[in-house]
Amino acid sequence: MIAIKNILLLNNFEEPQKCKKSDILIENNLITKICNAGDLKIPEGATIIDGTKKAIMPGLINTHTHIPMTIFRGVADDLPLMDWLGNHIWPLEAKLDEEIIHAGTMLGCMEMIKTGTVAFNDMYFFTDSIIKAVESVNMRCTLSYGLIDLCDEEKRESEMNSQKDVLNSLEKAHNKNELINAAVGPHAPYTCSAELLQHAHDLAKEHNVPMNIHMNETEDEIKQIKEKTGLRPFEFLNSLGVFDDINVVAAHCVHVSENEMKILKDKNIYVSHNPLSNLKLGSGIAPIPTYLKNNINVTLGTDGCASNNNLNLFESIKACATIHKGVQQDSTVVKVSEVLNMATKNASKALNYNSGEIKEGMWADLVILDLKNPTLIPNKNIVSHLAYSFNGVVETVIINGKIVLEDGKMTTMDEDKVYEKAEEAYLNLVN
Ligand SMILES: C[C@H]1O[C@@H](n2cnc3c(O)ncnc32)[C@H](O)[C@@H]1O
Ligand SMILES: [Zn+2]
Repeated sequence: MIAIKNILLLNNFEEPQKCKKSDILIENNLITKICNAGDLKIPEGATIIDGTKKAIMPGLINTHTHIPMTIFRGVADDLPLMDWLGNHIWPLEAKLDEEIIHAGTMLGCMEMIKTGTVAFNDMYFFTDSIIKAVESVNMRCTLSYGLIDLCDEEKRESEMNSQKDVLNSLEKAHNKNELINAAVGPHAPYTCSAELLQHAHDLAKEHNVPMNIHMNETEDEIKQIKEKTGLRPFEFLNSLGVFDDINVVAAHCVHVSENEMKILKDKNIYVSHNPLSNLKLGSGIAPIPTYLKNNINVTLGTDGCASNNNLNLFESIKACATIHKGVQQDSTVVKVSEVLNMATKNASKALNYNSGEIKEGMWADLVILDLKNPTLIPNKNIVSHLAYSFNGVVETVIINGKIVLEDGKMTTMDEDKVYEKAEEAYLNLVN
């Protein structure tokens, strides 16, 4: 049980003036009571957190990551997507092993938690090793295996077998630990055959899990799919039934036609906007104001550490809140509340979570900020600071009712050991 006393509750991004000092009770993994500051009767045995000069917000949810890629930080800068992937990243990924993946995941979880992220939606390889790391950290995640067959029949068969094993592992892990959730992850229309995409869809539907896929990241890939099928990527996948009756998290969606926009809306697809990765790889800028105008669900992601190069979602929040104003030459588009909702409650909906807001009955996935932080002063307009000025350094993080970061220190890992293992893993990868 955790009782948080006298804390500024950032639970209303639309009406920040209504955010007020409150007491909060957490029992097991849930927020069970929220009341005016001073009104909470503290149950015996509760861990008490004094919230004076502190604020509490819903933990951030990163809807597009490749978490073990923290080990790739800085290895292939300043390249366009296809060159970056084909000539640099994939050759290195051929050298991955369980230890590198474990080390990268531990480092990624630490970075995310220390910058206020409580959950992430991932696509990668060596899923068992990721599960092992995430379980030890006590972080919430939705994991998918990145399916790629490059239209090769033999590869397709082996990918389908791997996918079956991974889903089994994930379901077993979920039964043991509710923080681990499964998804299916066909990598992209340009790396998956129609058969593999349909197979992934059928599995997602059968197992009632989301699909995680890269869509319309660059003009080049769209041209490729158009030449092959006569259709744009969203049109092609829609014709295959890939978006039917499942939750789809489509990463990037940078270049989308009007007809594709209609598919996004009709099929209730969740966009994972990754502004910093799109800028760094020179892919373009997604039409977020148009998505918002059309009531398309937008969430936020960082992408992996070879294209961002960090996992600090507050940086993506600021990028999202500013870039589109510049592109449109209109400072009224993408408002603070809209972008903060993308990183919290919209993401929660996309992944079928019970978090992203601070309400009684919701999961206790919460972040406490020390208001004695230069980027949060003056201590007025804190909700605005979250979008425009905060450096992302958080004080305490609670995931599923458990304190995983306390006064800036991880409680679930030996930080020095994680740094050491990550350095070792990097050398094994590049040498
Ligand atoms: C899972 C695979 O996805 C690769 N990847 C990482 N970032 C991107 C991106 O922005 N677009 C396409 N593919 C990406 C990763 O290296 C794995 O191979
Ligand atoms: Zn990606």
